[in-house]
Amino acid sequence: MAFNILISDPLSEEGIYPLRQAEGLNIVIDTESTTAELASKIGAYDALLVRSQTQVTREIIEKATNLKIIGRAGVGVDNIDLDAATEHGIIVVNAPDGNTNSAAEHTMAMLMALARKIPQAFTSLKNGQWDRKSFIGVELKNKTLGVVGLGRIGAEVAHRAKGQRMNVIAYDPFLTEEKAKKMGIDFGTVEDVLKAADFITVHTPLLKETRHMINKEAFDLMKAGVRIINCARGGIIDEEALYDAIISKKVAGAALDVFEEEPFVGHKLLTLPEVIATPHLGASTYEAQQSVAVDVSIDVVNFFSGKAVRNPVNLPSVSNEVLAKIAPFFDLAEKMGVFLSRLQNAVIEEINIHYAGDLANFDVRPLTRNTVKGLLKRNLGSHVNDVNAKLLADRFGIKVNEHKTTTTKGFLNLITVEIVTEKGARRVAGTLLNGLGPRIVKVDDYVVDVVPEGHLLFIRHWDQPGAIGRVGTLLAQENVNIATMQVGRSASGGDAIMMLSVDNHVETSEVNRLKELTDIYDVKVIDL
Ligand SMILES: NC(=O)C1=CN([C@@H]2O[C@H](COP(=O)(O)OP(=O)(O)OC[C@H]3O[C@@H](n4cnc5c(N)ncnc54)[C@H](O)[C@@H]3O)[C@@H](O)[C@H]2O)C=CC1
Ligand SMILES: O=C(O)C(=O)COP(=O)(O)O
Repeated sequence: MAFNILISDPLSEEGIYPLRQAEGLNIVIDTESTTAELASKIGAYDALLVRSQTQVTREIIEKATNLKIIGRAGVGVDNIDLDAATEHGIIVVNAPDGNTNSAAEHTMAMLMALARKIPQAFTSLKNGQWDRKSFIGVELKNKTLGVVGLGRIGAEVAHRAKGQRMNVIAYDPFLTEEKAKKMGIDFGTVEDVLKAADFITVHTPLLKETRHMINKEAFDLMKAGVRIINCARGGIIDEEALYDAIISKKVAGAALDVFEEEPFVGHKLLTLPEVIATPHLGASTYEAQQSVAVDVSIDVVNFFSGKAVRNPVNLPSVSNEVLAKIAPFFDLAEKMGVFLSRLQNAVIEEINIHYAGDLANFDVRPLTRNTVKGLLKRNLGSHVNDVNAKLLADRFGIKVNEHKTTTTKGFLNLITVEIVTEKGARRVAGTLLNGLGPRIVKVDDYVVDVVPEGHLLFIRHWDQPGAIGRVGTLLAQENVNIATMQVGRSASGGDAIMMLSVDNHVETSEVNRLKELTDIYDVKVIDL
């Protein structure tokens, strides 16, 4: 099968080598289209690869009827409508590590250029002036650098700043005092950082919580003469408030690589001599571009060859070690979901998934999603996939609960899925038998041993002589061949089940005839 890949921002040609090498991928490079043009052609593509320039809006995603994956050759995904992608079951992958070093180096370059007014001095010299008075700078040594957002890039910047003999104070919601101590930096609240710093550099993503986090109130807390660096995202700093803070001399200078609206041309901030700027060049090195393009290309190839992607953005990422452990259960988890959805017609209110045994030691969220996908497939068909299964369950008001216990009776691992409906709860349990593959081992309270594949019939009846024979005879009359059959009962003469695997799909008319048989009160067809 062939897949069409559109690359809509400039990507390193060496970096997309994994795509060129893979079979069945048609690659189209079109970096000139406007958003409207992209919307008109996106329907033809299975994958879209971008950097920060292409705006992957909801409008584009709604037109992207064949799109399965969006690859962001870089870190920030604020140019992609993630909610819309998730709703449409489109996986988004990025390249979280490939440009860390380049972005950190660019931040240091901006910090030093800002401190020593290098761009301003260079421009003056280019204009024929030998002016040594106007460009007196400040030293970094013994100054305090405030880092807001100590993730990959923020941490690299902090290390480098210490090399410049700066004191570093950082705030990050995931930074602990112990971790800060180990890094040889100070730890504080955002306010502590803003108050203490001579230079402030932001390295958070652009999120609802970080939009304009450096605003008028934040500038008011800062030392007079503070210098600001933004090599993360435009919008983290309120540009109007920054302009005012420079005019009022509260801020002595700003170095900006990113802007609220890009391209950033003709803006009043660029008229201020205190402002130096680059046109979003943090990741623009040969090394970073090659690295991020390789990373997303490998994930796109992985995706189309049915392998797990390494850097999903709208799915929890799982380490290779965990993946190796849980991947064998993917199919079983989904099939148990399908199985249960066929067992019960009532509206599902709650899904409880119990992981028992060794599996309980691992991140099993991908298995939970597969189970939910299996359960919702009956009504939603191919609209539900790994990416949107949980979201759709939430939207339908279905609670999904994971339970874990490391102890299990008899099995090394056991997954039990329970659905709670207005008509009561139904349960199915499954495992992987060493060397024998997946098995369903329990349906409600009945112990069974069923290979979850092909065509199954689940029949409930009263435990009376002749019931099993009547089913066998009728299926024979209908030319339905029984491959395996198991029976179970609660008590002699009480509730009982038959679990049959048959060679072909059982038609509704045949099910109706089975239901008319004496002592048979429920028949469910389960095609796995
Ligand atoms: N200028 C450029 O060309 C480049 C810009 N970037 C941008 O740099 C930013 C950071 O990238 P990475 O370090 O790779 O990401 P990361 O995910 O490793 O780090 C982001 C950090 O921000 C922290 N954070 C989130 N909300 C926060 C808040 N309210 N206050 C303080 N910290 C908060 C997170 O806990 C995390 O530690 C992203 O916005 C990315 O788009 C990345 C590469 C190149
Ligand atoms: O990786 C990021 O978040 C960046 O901002 C880099 O953007 P770019 O790929 O250079 O357009």
